[in-house]
Amino acid sequence: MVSKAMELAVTNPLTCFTSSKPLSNPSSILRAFTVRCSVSLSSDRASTGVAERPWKTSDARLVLEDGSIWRAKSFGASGTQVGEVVFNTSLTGYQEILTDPSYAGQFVLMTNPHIGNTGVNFDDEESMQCFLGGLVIRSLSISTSNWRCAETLGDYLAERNIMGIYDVDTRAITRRLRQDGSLIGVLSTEESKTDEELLELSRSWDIVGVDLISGVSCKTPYEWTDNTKSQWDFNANGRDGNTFHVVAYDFGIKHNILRRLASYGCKITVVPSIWPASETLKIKPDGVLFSNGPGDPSAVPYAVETVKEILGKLPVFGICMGHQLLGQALGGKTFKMKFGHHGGNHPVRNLWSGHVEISAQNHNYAVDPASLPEGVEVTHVNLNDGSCAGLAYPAQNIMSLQYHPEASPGPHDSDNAFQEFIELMNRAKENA
Ligand SMILES: NC(=O)CC[C@H](N)C(=O)O
Repeated sequence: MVSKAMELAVTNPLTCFTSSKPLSNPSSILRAFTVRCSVSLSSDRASTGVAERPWKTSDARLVLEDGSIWRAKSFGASGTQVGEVVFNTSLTGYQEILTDPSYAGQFVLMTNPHIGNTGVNFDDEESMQCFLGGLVIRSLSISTSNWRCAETLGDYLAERNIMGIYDVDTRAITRRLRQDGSLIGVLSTEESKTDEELLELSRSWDIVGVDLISGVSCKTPYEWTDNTKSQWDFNANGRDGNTFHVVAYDFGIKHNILRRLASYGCKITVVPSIWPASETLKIKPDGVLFSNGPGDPSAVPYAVETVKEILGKLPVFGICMGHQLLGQALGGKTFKMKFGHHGGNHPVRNLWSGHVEISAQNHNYAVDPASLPEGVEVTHVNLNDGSCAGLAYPAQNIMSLQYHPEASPGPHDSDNAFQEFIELMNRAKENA
C-alpha cells in the first residue's frame, strides 16, 4: 500500500527517489561498483579495515514538511533527527560550518557537491562541539588528502552523534528551499518509522520563537588568550598594539571572533548569555562584543534587556545575533527571511566607504531598517537582496554587522571591522 506521504511525494515532480533495487544491466552494475565501492571503502574502513559490501544502498530518508521524501545514504550517526533545512553556498570550510554554534537546530545542506575531501583537523573548529542537527551533501569524498587531516568526516560526525546523508539531489532541494523558503525536515535511518510518522514529526516541530542561545552559551565566564596562529594571521599592519579589555557575550560565539580580537590586541573575558549587565559594567571593560548565536532573536528578550542596559555606557560591537539583539535594543524589529543567507560569497556594500566586501554570512533573520529610530544608521547593505547588513549609532559608540567579519570560513574582506571596533574603543577612552 502506498502511504500518504509517499503519495504526496510521488505526485510532487521535484521529489527524488534513489532506487535500492538490484541493477539488472551488467554495465550499470560495473559503473555502480566503480563509483560506490570506493565510498563504502572509506566509510567501512574505519570500523573493519575492509569493505564489507561493494556499494552502499540508500538507508536514510529526509522527509520535508511539504511532504517530499528524499532517499539518501547515511554517514556519521544514525537515528532520527528533526531540524530546519538551510543551504550553504560556501565552497570550502565545512568543518568551521559544522562547529558554528549558530547552526543549532538546523540541517546544513552544502550546495558544493564535493564534501569530505580534506577530512577534519583539530585546529579549524569554531567551538568545542557540533551543535547543528545534521549535514546534507551530494557526494561524500572517497578519500581525504590534506596534510592536516586527523580524521575522516564520517568518523568525526559519528563520534559527535551528528547525522549526515549523501547521494541526495542537493540542487533540487536547494531550488525548493529558494522557492518555498526554509523548511523543517526529519532525517532518519530508522526503517521502523513510517513516512507518515516522520512527516508528522516535521510538522509538529518549530524553530521560531525558541531560545536556542541558552543551549550553546558557556555556563561560566572565562578568559580567552589565543590569537590567530602566526602562519594563518593576516592584515597585521595597522594594529596599534594598544590593549583593550573586551567583555564578549557568548550567545554561541565562534572562536575566530575571539582569535581576531586577540590578534588586534584585546584581552577578552567571555561571559555567558545570562551574565547580568550590571556585572559587566562593574568590570569596567573598554568595550563589549555581542556575539553570533542560533535561532530567533525575538525569542530571547532577556538578552535584549542586557544589551539595552549596556548601550550608551560602553562602546559595543554586535555580530549577527549580536547585531539583531542590538537592533531590538535600539527599538527596532527583526523578521524571518525566506531562506536567509548562508555562505561565503555574499556581496555587501559599506555605505560609509562605498567599498564592496565579499562576506561570510549565516543568518535566517534580519533587522527591519524601517523599524529603527532616528539616529540609527544603516551602514551596510546586502547587495543580493538589499537587506540591512550593518548598523551604527555613532552618538552611543555602537556598531554592528549582520554578517561575519571573522569569516571562518570565508573571505577576509571584512576583517577591518575589528580595527573599527578598536578605534571606537580608542575614541571613547580619549573622550572619557
Ligand atoms: N550567525 C548568527 O548569529 C545567526 C543569527 C540568527 N540566529 C539567525 O539565524 O538569523
